[in-house]
Amino acid sequence: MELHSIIVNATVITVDESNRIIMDGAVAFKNGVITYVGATPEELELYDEVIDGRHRYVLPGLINTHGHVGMSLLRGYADDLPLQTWLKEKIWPWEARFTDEHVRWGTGLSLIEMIRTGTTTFVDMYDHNEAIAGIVAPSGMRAALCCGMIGSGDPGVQDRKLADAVSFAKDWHRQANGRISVMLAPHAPYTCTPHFISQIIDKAAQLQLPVHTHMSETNWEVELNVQQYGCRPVAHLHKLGMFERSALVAHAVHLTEEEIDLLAECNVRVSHNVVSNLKLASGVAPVPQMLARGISVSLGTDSSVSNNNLNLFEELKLAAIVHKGTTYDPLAVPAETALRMATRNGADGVFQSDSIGSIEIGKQADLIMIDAGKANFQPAHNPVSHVVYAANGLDVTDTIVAGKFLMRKGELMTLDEERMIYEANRMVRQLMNEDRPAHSK
Ligand SMILES: CSC[C@H]1O[C@@H](n2cnc3c(O)ncnc32)[C@H](O)[C@@H]1O
Ligand SMILES: [Zn+2]
Repeated sequence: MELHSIIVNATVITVDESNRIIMDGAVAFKNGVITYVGATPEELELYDEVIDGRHRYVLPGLINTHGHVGMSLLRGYADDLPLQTWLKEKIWPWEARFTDEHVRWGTGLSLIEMIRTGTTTFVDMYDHNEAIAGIVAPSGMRAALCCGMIGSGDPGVQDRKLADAVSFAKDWHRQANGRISVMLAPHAPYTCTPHFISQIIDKAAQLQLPVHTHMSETNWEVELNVQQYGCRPVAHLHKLGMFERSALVAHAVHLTEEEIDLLAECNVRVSHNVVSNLKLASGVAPVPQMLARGISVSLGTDSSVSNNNLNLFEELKLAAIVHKGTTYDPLAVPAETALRMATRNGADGVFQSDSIGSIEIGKQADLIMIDAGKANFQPAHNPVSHVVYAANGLDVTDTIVAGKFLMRKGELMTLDEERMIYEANRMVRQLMNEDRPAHSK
């Protein structure tokens, strides 16, 4: 039986139906689940542990709905390039050499960054998923992991990749006390044959798993899809049955009005990766239009090679401001909406909206605490404004998943930061000292 804990005298930002802010508020949790949200009670004897929340904002943990945690070893290695050159000339040649060990330590770096900046749940698409799950489980984070499947040639390779993804799903779906779930993920319409995508979708239906993919990220992709298949990526994936599954698509930058209608009709979730899309010069997704049609748009960082960090507070601010700039409408994405995208909509994106994404009784105790006493939060006019426009992620003091502290008062509780940094740098030295792949010489 775990402690019954309560955070008291905090500013609680619930992001529930009524978007309540409770001044001098409290949140209690036991066995990983929230048991109380409201004013700080006078009687605290009921609780085993009373946590001082003075000068703290308490929020639901942030949810990062698209990334590639194993890629952190390549941070800073490939900047200022468009997506296709970036992938083909820089990223894929190195990834081809990655072993489980490289991915394990790259993942370690990523998890530390996310925990330190208040992310409690993330969606990831990569290779070497056993190594990823093997470190996510003890880290205490919540994750939806996908084996990213690329298959445009040899059917034998496609069969092997799908078999590996299915075996990973069988081993890891709903594991680590339910913190790890699995989705099936064709990488993108331009890297998978239609037949392979159909096979993946059929398998997802059979195993009752959601699907995840990159979609309509660049103009190049849309034009290629039209040339190859006579339709744009949205129609292509729709015809292949992808949207009959629970589907989360990353990017959705290049969309027509009709495509937005179709995504809304099919209840497709969208992960908005604003920093990555800007850095790779892919464009700006039509987020206000998607939100207006009721699409659940959440936030993703993509990898720390196209971002170049995993600090979701940067996405939060940029998602709130970039669309004001492109539409000349200051209400295009209001602060409350951006916060909802980073929390409740994120919970939709990982298909767990009943259990995470807000601070409500019965939901998982996935919480973060922010030091509201810092200069950048003064004066205290509006906590939501401060979290969206003034926070920088490094103000997070505590990160809690399922009632367990992964970071407490700035100290990491589950991962050895020094070791992760050492091992990640050792991996990179080892990779770079071997012969470089032909493309990157
Ligand atoms: C096969 S595992 C996933 C695969 O995706 C690559 N990737 C990383 N960022 C992006 C992006 O923005 N668009 C498309 N593909 C991306 C990553 O390098 C892995 O190879
Ligand atoms: Zn991606």
